[in-house]
Amino acid sequence: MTRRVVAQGTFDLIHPGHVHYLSEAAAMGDELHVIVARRENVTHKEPPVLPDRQRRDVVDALGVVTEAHLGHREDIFVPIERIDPDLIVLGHDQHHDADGIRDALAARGIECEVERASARDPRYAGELLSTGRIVERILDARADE
Ligand SMILES: Cc1cc2nc3c(=O)[nH]c(=O)nc-3n(C[C@H](O)[C@H](O)[C@H](O)COP(=O)(O)O)c2cc1C
Ligand SMILES: Nc1ncnc2c1ncn2[C@@H]1O[C@H](COP(=O)(O)OP(=O)(O)OP(=O)(O)O)[C@@H](O)[C@H]1O
Repeated sequence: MTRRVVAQGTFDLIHPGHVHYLSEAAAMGDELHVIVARRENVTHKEPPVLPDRQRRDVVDALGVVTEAHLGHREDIFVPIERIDPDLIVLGHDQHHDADGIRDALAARGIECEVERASARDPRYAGELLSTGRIVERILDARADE
């Protein structure tokens, strides 16, 4: 039987940290579906620079990704019900609480495991594994010109 895995995030300005997370999630099953957060739902940090569809299309083009889906505007469990995954992999630093998600899945009668991915640290000087820090570096570099 096909084991479907879901990963999710904002994915503005793709970097090797994203590639690490998505590769690890893909290796946990046969199909990797990625839910790309809607701009209006990214409330815990600066909003993404790039539009929803552009972020979805770039993630969708990655070799480890079976399909990227734009998230629902109001209810994050609507895409989950449609994709019907066997496993949801949370990012290493995502603010979502794994037990809270397990409870919400159980309340909706969705049978699905929840695990957390590992972090990937920089491997050489200057490598940036954070969209927020890439934006900061651009702003600093431009301000110095
Ligand atoms: C199980 C799960 C399902 C999600 N589904 C949606 C969704 O349907 N729509 C959406 O806009 N965001 C969705 N999200 C993404 C969250 O909104 C997202 O974690 C956050 O806004 C982006 O933050 P991050 O890039 O720091 O992880 C989902 C997150 C989780 C954990
Ligand atoms: N260095 C990394 N190692 C492993 N996973 C990562 C890394 N960077 C990001 N991710 C994961 O990729 C997913 C999407 O990340 P997100 O779009 O929030 O990017 P980000 O670069 O972490 O953002 P920001 O630094 O602006 O908060 C999240 O689940 C996050 O945990």
